[in-house]
Amino acid sequence: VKWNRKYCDLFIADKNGISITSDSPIENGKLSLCVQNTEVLLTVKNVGAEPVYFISYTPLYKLQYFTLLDEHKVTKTNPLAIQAGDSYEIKVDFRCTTVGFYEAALAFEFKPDLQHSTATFTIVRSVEVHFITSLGIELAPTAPFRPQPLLACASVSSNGFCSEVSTLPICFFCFGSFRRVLLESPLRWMNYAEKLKLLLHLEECQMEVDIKKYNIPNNEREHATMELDRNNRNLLVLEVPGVSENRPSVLRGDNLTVWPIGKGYKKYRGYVHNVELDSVKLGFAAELLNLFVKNMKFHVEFSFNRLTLCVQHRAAELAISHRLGNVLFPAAPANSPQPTELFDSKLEKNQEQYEAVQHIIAGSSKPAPYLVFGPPGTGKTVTMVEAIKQIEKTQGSCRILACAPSNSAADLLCQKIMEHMDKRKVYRMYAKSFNTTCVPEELKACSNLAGDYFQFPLKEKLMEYKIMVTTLITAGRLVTGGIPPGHFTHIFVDEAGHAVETECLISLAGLLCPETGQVVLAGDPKQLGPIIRSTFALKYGLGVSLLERLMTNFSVYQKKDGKFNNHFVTKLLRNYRSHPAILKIPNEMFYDNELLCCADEYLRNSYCSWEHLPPKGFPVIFHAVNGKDEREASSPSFFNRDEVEVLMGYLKKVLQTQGKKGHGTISPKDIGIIAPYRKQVQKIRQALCKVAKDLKMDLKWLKVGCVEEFQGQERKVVLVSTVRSNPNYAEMDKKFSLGFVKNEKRFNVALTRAKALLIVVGNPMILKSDATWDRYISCGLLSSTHNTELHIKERSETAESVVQQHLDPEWRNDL
Ligand SMILES: Nc1ncnc2c1ncn2[C@@H]1O[C@H](COP(=O)(O)OP(=O)(O)OP(=O)(O)O)[C@@H](O)[C@H]1O
Repeated sequence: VKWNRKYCDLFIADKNGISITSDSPIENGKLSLCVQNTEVLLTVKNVGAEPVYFISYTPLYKLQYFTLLDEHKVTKTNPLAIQAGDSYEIKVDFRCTTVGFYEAALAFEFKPDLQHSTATFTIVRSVEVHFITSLGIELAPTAPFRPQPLLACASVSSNGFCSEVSTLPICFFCFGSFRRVLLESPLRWMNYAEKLKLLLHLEECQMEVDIKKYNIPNNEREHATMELDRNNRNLLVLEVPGVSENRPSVLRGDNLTVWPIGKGYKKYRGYVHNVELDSVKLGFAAELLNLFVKNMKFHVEFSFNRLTLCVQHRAAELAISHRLGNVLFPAAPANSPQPTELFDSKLEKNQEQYEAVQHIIAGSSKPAPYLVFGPPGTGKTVTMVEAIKQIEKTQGSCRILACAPSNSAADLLCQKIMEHMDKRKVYRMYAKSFNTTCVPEELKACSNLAGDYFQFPLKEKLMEYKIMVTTLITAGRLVTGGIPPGHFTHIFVDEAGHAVETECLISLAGLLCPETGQVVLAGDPKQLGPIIRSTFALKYGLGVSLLERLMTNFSVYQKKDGKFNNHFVTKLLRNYRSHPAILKIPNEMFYDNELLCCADEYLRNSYCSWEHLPPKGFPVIFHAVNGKDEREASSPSFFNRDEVEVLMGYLKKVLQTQGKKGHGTISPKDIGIIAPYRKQVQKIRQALCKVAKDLKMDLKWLKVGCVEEFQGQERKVVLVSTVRSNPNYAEMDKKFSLGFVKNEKRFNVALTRAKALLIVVGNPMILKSDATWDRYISCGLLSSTHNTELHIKERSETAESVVQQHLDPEWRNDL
């Protein structure tokens, strides 16, 4: 039977004087309820003039959580005559323990004439129950979602024009065809700075368009009001819903402009002192504070901080003036290294890691960067860290700069460097905009944290440290601060595949002496790449990291006779992080099964006999939840309360079973929760506060974050929420490179962080529309049928129309 709307309408229509209703409204044949546990009455009413015989009611597919009851116990052999004007009730009882959406499709069959005709007619009703707990109710949308309409010009078009062009710092569009030729030509040393700067301008142009959406007035708000800060009467508090989700992105130290309505056009610049959940605290000139009265109405203009772009422009220019051509476009012979004894003795047993360390110490790739690449958990970071320690030990006059694109990756790098190292030799320098409360305890003493702000020591003081750790952007401060080129003898960049080339350049240009300095880049091009807003900049190459460009374009980094030249590059393939079950699919899908599982057996098996693991020995759970992806207020970010509830259920189980039945103890810092959208991260954090209270535990160091924050990280137990449950949004995810669906790199990073237990919560019906997830889930179904490996905890009911579902039995079998 091929389903179509007309056919469906035919099934749900009341007919021959019989109607089926309920106390709650039924729309298009469907009764929708949001409940904890419930009982629903469906009323069959005869509003015609003749009696009608009720002969049966049948669920159209197997009901798991619904029970149907009626007093007469109607069946074909026990029909019930419903006289004209009479009605009859059927009780639908719903009992369940797992949150999500559940549907029951019921077909009611009637006969107008019991004696003389065999003709029957059917009416279909469906009951959809959103089963939720008190936690889910707490996490409900704070306000209905009201999308912010896009401005007329929401993106820069392919000819590079947009209505905001005149606001660009350099109007490069005037040069039309010349610029197009430049964009379309490959990146070479001859056009290096010029092309990268042009791409950065395109990116900036898109950022300008994006941030203007938030200016007030907009379609949401006609004006803004501010309040005096309770603790500091010199500050004004402006409500900015969404600021904690980076919409708009406002950081401590940024500026925004306000002007009071009806008081002329004088604009006042506000300095951001603090960013709170939904507001920012601003410092203004005394003139505005003197003028300020309660309920004063303002217009607000947001602007993004150009600093990060400026330092990238500068880096592109410095790359030329400091003659980094041989570093960025390498071709060089090799020297032979001498063997050394390592700090981290486990690396000695791994030939590739050991040799990589030797070559880095010997500087055998110089002036070309040394590359360390390979799949997740293969020890790229620890190899880099070992090389740093060896250089520090053996080369008295060395000065090392170790960088990563994000603060979390830079923190991890620093934490690993600090093991076996005199703490006084290491300095972790944070940007002034970083949240001081997020500095890990063990890094506080060796960082620029000074109470509740960051200080910036004099250049001479900074130059005394042997090892400096910063993010790539903050490395720009070292250039600005006048640290001379060549001061750093070695520059290491971890997670280099995640950085835009110009971002990576910040740590090199102006600091590296190309004749003597050694650059080492580590990363995995199959994990997250650079984050680019402008589709135009992406099209012309800004999405390719320096690591990826070097690996793809230069013969020194490519295999010759089936082997890499380990004087220049090392590919690591032994995974020391995860249980083989966790690696199975990513290994097959992204790494041609080359990845070898070498993680410590005791640690990786520590959850293999966990009581909540249905097939023991395979520590991966895919828990199907038929939830709902929702949005609230003006935030375009998604969340899924049903998945949060399921996640919290597992989290409690993990925390409550520790120390029992042979499980070791687990501390919150050994657990990570990953979600693809910021709103879901926020909701999970909100739910964690409740769990912490219930369990009387401090969960502050349990890391919850987007995938980007987990790149490079690992945890003993990882929980992943995929959020998506509506098929219409999946296409949007693909287009804008959001979420997990249709985004292989994000999938790969999220699913390779766990050491001993991975729990994925999601809607398989949606995820299966993506080839990568389909393989992941199908493999699970397949192996669970064979009673091995991946286990699908619970099959979800379909999110599609139930009527569609029961009309096509073959389609249903496919689920
Ligand atoms: N030779 C080794 N022997 C034992 N354990 C190792 C070895 N090399 C690395 N490890 C361990 O493997 C885990 C992963 O290492 P690391 O974080 O350096 O991997 P990575 O390749 O940088 O991962 P990602 O791609 O996720 O950033 C760490 O716990 C590390 O201590």
